[in-house]
Amino acid sequence: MRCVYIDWHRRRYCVQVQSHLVIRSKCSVTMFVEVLLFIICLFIFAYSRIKKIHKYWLKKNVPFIKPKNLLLGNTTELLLKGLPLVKYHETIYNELAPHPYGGYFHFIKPVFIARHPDLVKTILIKDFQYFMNRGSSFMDEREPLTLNLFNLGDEKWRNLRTKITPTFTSGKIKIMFNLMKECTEELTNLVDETIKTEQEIEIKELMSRFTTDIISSCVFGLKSNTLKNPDSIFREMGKRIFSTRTNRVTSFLNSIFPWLRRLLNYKMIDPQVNDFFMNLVKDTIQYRETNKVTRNDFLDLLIALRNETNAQLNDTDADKKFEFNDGILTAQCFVFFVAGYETSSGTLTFALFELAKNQQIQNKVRQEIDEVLSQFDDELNYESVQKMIYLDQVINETLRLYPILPFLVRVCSKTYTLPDDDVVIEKGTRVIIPILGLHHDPEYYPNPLQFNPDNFTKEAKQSRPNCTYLPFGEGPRICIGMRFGLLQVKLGLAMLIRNFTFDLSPNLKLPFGFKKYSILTTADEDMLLTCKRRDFE
Ligand code: HEM
Repeated sequence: MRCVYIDWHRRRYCVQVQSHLVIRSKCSVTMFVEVLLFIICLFIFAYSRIKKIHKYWLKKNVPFIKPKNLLLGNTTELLLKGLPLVKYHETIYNELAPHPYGGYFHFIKPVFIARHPDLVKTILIKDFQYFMNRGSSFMDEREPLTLNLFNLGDEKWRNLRTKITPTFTSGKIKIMFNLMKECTEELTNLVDETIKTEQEIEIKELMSRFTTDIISSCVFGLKSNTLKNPDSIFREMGKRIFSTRTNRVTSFLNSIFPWLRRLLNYKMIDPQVNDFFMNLVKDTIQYRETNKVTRNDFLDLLIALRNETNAQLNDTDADKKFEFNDGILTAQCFVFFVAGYETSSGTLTFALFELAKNQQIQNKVRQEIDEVLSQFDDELNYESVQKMIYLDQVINETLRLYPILPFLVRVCSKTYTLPDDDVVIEKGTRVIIPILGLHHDPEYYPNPLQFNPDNFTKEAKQSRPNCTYLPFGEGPRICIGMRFGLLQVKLGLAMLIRNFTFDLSPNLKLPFGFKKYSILTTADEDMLLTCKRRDFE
């Protein structure tokens, strides 16, 4: 009986298990079908959404480049065919000719691009209030260093820009001239030393070390000694900031999924870079305040500005919206360092390359430098550098051929109707000003790929429309460090061309390309030049 019961119990149990399994397997099939259907629906929904987005410019009657890939939009050349980022907008500019403006798709985002110089002028200057911001996705409230002049927008930017502008007057920059000159003399000594033993010089790295020294001295009042020591901590930080791997990941995440970057807590700034600059500025301020040290550099000017602004805040409460605390101060020092050294070293590198390639032009610049210096007792000072007009033309032409920032970004902050047109640019649309496209357009520069400083004689400049030369941007958001940057480039070139002659090294690989994912125009090859001391006898 017991056995029967057990058997019966077992059978019942087996039947139960079997039927449970059947039910379960039926369940999982149904679930699988449901999930599959759900995924298919999701795909169909996403596909039709993206297809609808692809009609965005068509509906607005804006000429546009058809997206070549459903998800990548017009970025296929960039991501799949090796087009360097700096050339991306130039390609779009050329494809959209002869239209004054057009549209394209950055992944699945519709982007507006202004081609005609009149429209560029309207966006950057005349109707600036609609296009005040860069819409910088590089800004993150949790990272104080990102709250800098380049990234900030709206009233915060306006307030800060008004406060900081007096820091960059010619008078203040003139005071920093001697700090710059010290570094330039060290550069000359280093080149002298190097050519005793080396056949050629890699000019890109050398120029980065030179401008790192200048910027560290003029911003933080510190000798970074990067010319003497290529592994200095400032150079290491500079390299980390522009590390293309970090930039690639953050730029990619930011350009399509800024929320994902935040969610993953992916930092905009390398934590080591962050800690280095935060501590550096904190300690330097403390040292200066304790020891009553002044140095007439940017840090001094920013400390004075902080004290003045905060005193006003206490006295009148009128400026409550804007508190200039140490975090804000450090963020500005940081952006001066970032924006100041790689831009100028790039300009110096391309200028030296073109001068080495074009010996006639090099001789002409040298002749001018000699003539001007003979009027100033052979002294390279602030006044003598200002008199070097042809050198100016050489630098302008370098920045035309190789604008270090090859495009500008603005974001439309209020719905805007194009002048003399019924095209509406919606709030939030990203607007591109393709600097490289304009600089290489034969309509404005005949033989655009040829290095020709005569493109910048007074007459040549007057013959071109406004906004066809934009290496520093234009309008209220124009580069605040333009005078400073130009001065350090001019001083460095004057000193080098005066004392040395430059030639292309036989080991230089030509033609060179540009670093693939860099947002700054940077050659992807070593810039090898041969260099000889000039004989003054
Ligand atoms: C050859 C050297 C330089 C070049 C080619 C250059 C280029 C530029 C460009 C194209 C912009 C964007 C302008 C716009 O959107 O309209 C910019 C902005 C800026 N630059 Fe420079 N720059 C140079 C040197 C410097 C230096 C030396 C500093 C600081 C010491 C500096 C600080 C800045 C800052 C803070 C901004 C943001 C301005 C704002 O949004 O209000 N730059 N620069």
